[in-house]
Parts: sequence; C-alpha cells; structure tokens
Amino acid sequence: MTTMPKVSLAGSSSRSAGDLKTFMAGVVARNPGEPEFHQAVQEVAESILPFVADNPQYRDTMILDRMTEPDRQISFRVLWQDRDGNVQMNRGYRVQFNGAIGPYKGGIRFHPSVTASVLKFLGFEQTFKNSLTGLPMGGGKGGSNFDPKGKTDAEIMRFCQSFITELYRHIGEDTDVPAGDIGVGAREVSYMFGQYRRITNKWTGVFTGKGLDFGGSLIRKEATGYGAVYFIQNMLVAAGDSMDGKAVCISGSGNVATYAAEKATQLGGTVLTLSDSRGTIYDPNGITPEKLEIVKQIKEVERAPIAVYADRVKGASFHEGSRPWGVACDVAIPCATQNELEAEDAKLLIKNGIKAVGEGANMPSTLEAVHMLQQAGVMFGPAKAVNAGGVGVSGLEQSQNSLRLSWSAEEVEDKLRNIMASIHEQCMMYGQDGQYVNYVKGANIAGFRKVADAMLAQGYI
Ligand SMILES: NC(=O)C1=CN([C@@H]2O[C@H](COP(=O)(O)OP(=O)(O)OC[C@H]3O[C@@H](n4cnc5c(N)ncnc54)[C@H](OP(=O)(O)O)[C@@H]3O)[C@@H](O)[C@H]2O)C=CC1
Ligand SMILES: O=C(O)CCC(=O)C(=O)O
Repeated sequence: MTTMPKVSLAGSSSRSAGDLKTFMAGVVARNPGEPEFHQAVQEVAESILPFVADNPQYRDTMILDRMTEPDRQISFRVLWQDRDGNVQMNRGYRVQFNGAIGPYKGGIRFHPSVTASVLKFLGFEQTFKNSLTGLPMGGGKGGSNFDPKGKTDAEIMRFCQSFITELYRHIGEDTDVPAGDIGVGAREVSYMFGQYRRITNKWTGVFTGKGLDFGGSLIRKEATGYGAVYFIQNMLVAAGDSMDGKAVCISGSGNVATYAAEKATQLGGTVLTLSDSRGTIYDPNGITPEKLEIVKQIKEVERAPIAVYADRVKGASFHEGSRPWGVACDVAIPCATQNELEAEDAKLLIKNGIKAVGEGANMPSTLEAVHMLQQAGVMFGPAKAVNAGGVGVSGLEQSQNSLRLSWSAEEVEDKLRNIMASIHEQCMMYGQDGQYVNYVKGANIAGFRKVADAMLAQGYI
C-alpha cells in the first residue's frame, strides 16, 4: 500500500483539521477581492471540513484546498460593432474549474455584473452539482460583462461571434461544453454554436441548449425549472407532504422561473408571484397554465419586463423594487440571481409559516439566510442539488449528440425525474441530522466525495 505525502499550499497556514476560520483565511488570501467566491467556498467548507477531519485520505492531502483552485481560467477582449457602427469592448471569461470526472461543463452568463469572482463561484458550485447528477461532467462556467438588454438581434449575433472567435480554441465536445445561463438562451447558444462550426468546420456537440432542429434536446429548456420542482416535491414527500395545494412564491421570470412555475402548477401548487430586476408581480388568483402562456409571450417573445403582466391580467399587481418574499406562502423558489434572498427576507418567510425553500438560481440565499431557515426547521434545498436538472439534461443532450439520436420528450423527462430522485437520495444519505435533513450538508458531502476520489486516483492534479 502506498501513502500519499502531505501537501501544503502557498497562502494556507497550517491548521487543525476542521478549522473553518483558518481555512477561509487561506482562501481569501489566495483570492483577494472575490466575495461571491469566498461565500460559495464557505458554504461548502462549513459542512465538508468536519467530514474531511474524520477522513485522513482527504485531510492529509488537503484535497478541499486543492478543489478551491480552478484548473485554469482565461479572460479575453471581445470587440464588436454596435448598430451605429461604433466599436464596443467587453471582457470575456471561461473558468475551467475542475475536470477530474469529465469534460468541463457549465453555462455562459451575459450580464453587466459578471466578474472573475462571480464566474469562479459558479464554476466551483458547478463542480459539485455536476458530480451529483451521476453523469461524467467536470465543472466550468464562463461569460461576459456584456449587457444583452436593449440590444438588437444583429448586435447580439455579432457579440456572440466575436466571443467565440476567441473562446473556440479552448472548448470542444471532449474538452469543455458550454451552455446557457443568465442572458444566454437558445438564441445566443445557437449563434455561438454557428460560429464554432464555421471556424472549426466540425459539427459536434460542443454546446448544449441548442435549437431543436440542430442537436438540441427536448426538455432542456424546461429542465432546470422542472427539476427544481421535482426536487422540492421529493423533499415534501420525504416529510409526508406534497406540492398539492401549496401556495408557491417564485422570483425571476426567465428560463428557470417560468418552467418552475409550470411544473409547480402541474403538481397542484398555486404560483402567486414572479419578478425581475424591476420588481414583483403578485397574482392572488394564481398563475394558471393559460396565464403562464402570457408570461412566455412577454418574456420569451417580446423580451419585455414582467410588469406588463399586471397590465394584461385582471387582479394582478406590480410592486416596483420589491421582492416576492413578503407574500405568505408554503414553498419559496428563488430563481433569479445570487444573494436575492437575505436575512430580512428569511425572517419574513419564517414569520409567514414557510415549509420549504428550494434554490432554483445559483446561490440565491445569503449564508445568514440559509442558517436562519435551517435553524427554524424549514426544509432547505441548496442550488447545487435543486437546480441540477438543467445540467443533467445537458448531459443527456451530449449523449444524444454522440449517439446521433434524439430521444422523445417523455424519455428525457423520465430520466430527469430519476436524476432528481437520485440526488435527493444522496442528500438524505449524507444529510440526516436526527429528525432534520440538512440538505446543504448532504449535497456537499455527496458531491465532494466523487470529485475528491477522482482527483486522488489521478495523482497530483
Ligand atoms: N438556465 C439554466 O439552465 C440554469 C440556470 N441556473 C441559474 O438560475 C438563475 C436564473 O437563470 P435563467 O433563468 O437561466 O436566466 P434568465 O436570463 O432567463 O432569467 C433571469 C431572471 O432573473 C432576473 N434577474 C437577473 N438579475 C437580477 C437581479 N440582480 N435582481 C433581480 N432579478 C434579476 C432577470 O430579470 P431581468 O430580465 O430584469 O434582468 C430574469 O427575470 C441564475 O442564477 C442561473 O445561474 C441554474 C441552473 C441552470
Ligand atoms: O447546462 C449546462 O451545461 C449548464 C447549466 C448551468 O450553467 C448551471 O447548472 O448553473
């Protein structure tokens, strides 16, 4: 039997096993000025460090420290021409966070708030999430501070083409397979895929979330929202309850929010809210399937603000600048962006008798809010488990592309349901704390083990 020598890292002072404060001091020293990344690492470290302390093969190799360091990250200049003929410049990024268990996989985000810190937090989270799906996918994330809002279709296309003219050399079906995220849907993925194909003269499954006529998978568009609600349904069933008859508050009105609302309604819930960066719409009568078609028309076709819903639907109101969390509900599904559910919001939810929170967005709750909800005994599903259905179906899209096959919607949704049930089981296995299931701990430990074991088996990587 061989023994691994101990590893030390620049910026990591020696610490006793399980010492969160010293661990985080090392992370902050190595990654200054990256608050979102620090937050994501801390959320993981809080539950993993005690587990690592009990397992010498992880403790002595400092594997968690190693997992906080991306395999590589690149940033590049993106020049594009606007509608008036002016040259505009943005910054593009790809963080290839961890490739131990498969090709890098994760979305591309176009939003003015994109920074290296935001993409590192997303790539770190993605590594654990992809591990939980059971599919061979490493973690990555990319994007740009480009703001697609108000841009013409031609401007979007020129930006996507320019972005890929640099990024194409770093991605590939067996290397790194991007997809959509905030500000990047089928339109943007298709422009990027087209430019990749033009440059390389290859048709490969290098992107997921493509158009259905050229390799996209049925149910990919719906997968993140549907998967989130399947996960929440699993949590409720495990507690002897179900989604049926529940009042549901959802934030956001993009891809994840829309299809979370659709599935929650199909399972018997009543969706009361949606939102966007301008405010919240409240519909006390519930957003029925017919009204959800109005939402899709507003958001997917007209690309207009969700406030328009209140102009078109009798009884609905728009609340400028407010979040949905003050509306009394049984289930809350934050589906917009990071840190959109803070301590004050958690307090309101608890006061109004919330039963379950499932994170559809990535890291939508602050650490303080998570702790408050857990201490109040609320079922809390973390993003890396709850929203893993999107990347799960992306993995299925990769399989279909490799096989040169297309599966039916029923077949894909069946597999999605199984993936979400399996993630729920893994969380239960590692997260049971007496009567309470700590899904944060469960998801972190289950996701961590597979990646850590793969890294250790592959040597010093
Ligand atoms: N798409 C996917 O498959 C997956 C997405 N996710 C995560 O889900 C979340 C939503 O992504 P997705 O639905 O794809 O993105 P979309 O771009 O389709 O929608 C984003 C929604 O969030 C709102 N939003 C964005 N930023 C803010 C903000 N600062 N404050 C309030 N509202 C905001 C947007 O409003 P507005 O239009 O006004 O900006 C919009 O309604 C993200 O965290 C993403 O990382 C996770 C897994 C997979
Ligand atoms: O489908 C994918 O590859 C990525 C989805 C994603 O970006 C995410 O899970 O946050």
